[in-house]
Amino acid sequence: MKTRIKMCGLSTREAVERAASLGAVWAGFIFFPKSPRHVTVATAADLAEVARRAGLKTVAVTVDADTEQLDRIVAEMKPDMLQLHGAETVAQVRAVKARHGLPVMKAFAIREAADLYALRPYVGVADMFLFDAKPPRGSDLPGGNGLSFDWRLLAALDPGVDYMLSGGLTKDNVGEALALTGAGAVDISSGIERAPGIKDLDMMDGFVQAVRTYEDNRHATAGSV
Ligand SMILES: O=C(O)c1ccccc1NCC(=O)[C@H](O)[C@H](O)COP(=O)(O)O
Repeated sequence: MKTRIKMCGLSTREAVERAASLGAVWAGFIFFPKSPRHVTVATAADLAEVARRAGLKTVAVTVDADTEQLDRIVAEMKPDMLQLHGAETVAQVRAVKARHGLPVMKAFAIREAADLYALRPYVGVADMFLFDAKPPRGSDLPGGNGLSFDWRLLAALDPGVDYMLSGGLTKDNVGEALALTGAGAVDISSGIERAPGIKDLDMMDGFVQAVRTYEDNRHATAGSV
């Protein structure tokens, strides 16, 4: 099966259209004012419309958002999925799902094996998980830091858990990340930027090409005797 790709932190029509033409599955929009990728709800609503028309699913990325903020995002942007990238509890995930009737992807920051225990109570509640690196000390950003974690830690994961691998992926390391984890979905932001918050269309091309090259090589190896 083809690796599903989420391109996150999109903020221009060009980047959304390129993500679609490259066959990405999801376009992510960041609602976090301290992020260089932050978009207003109005901008996200416009870009989400472009994304939908181009066949992308849209993801609203929020960090400990309150009910009022989520209501507004859902009403105006009409996302296909909500990514909760803060310290949202299981009860909050359940409440968000019930209120909005949308799939929820819960993000977890991973540095050591014990960090994976935190997701246990969310299994069966969140629809999907996103594994990212822990932010560096002093960072204002819970995500989008361009940092990887030790992908081998995911070997301990229950194979039934549907997740996206993220954190510091680039065209140069995504093949190794996929080989080590067997992830079915990857998420990228900094690795397709020429400066914080500025997506680079050539880097977007390069990333998708690297994923597809990895898949072609894997199939070729599997087919050889
Ligand atoms: O990207 C941000 O600025 C951001 C800010 C606040 C919360 C989440 C954020 N990003 C969420 C994502 O899904 C990123 O794509 C993910 O963290 C990977 O980012 P990167 O390491 O830059 O590829």
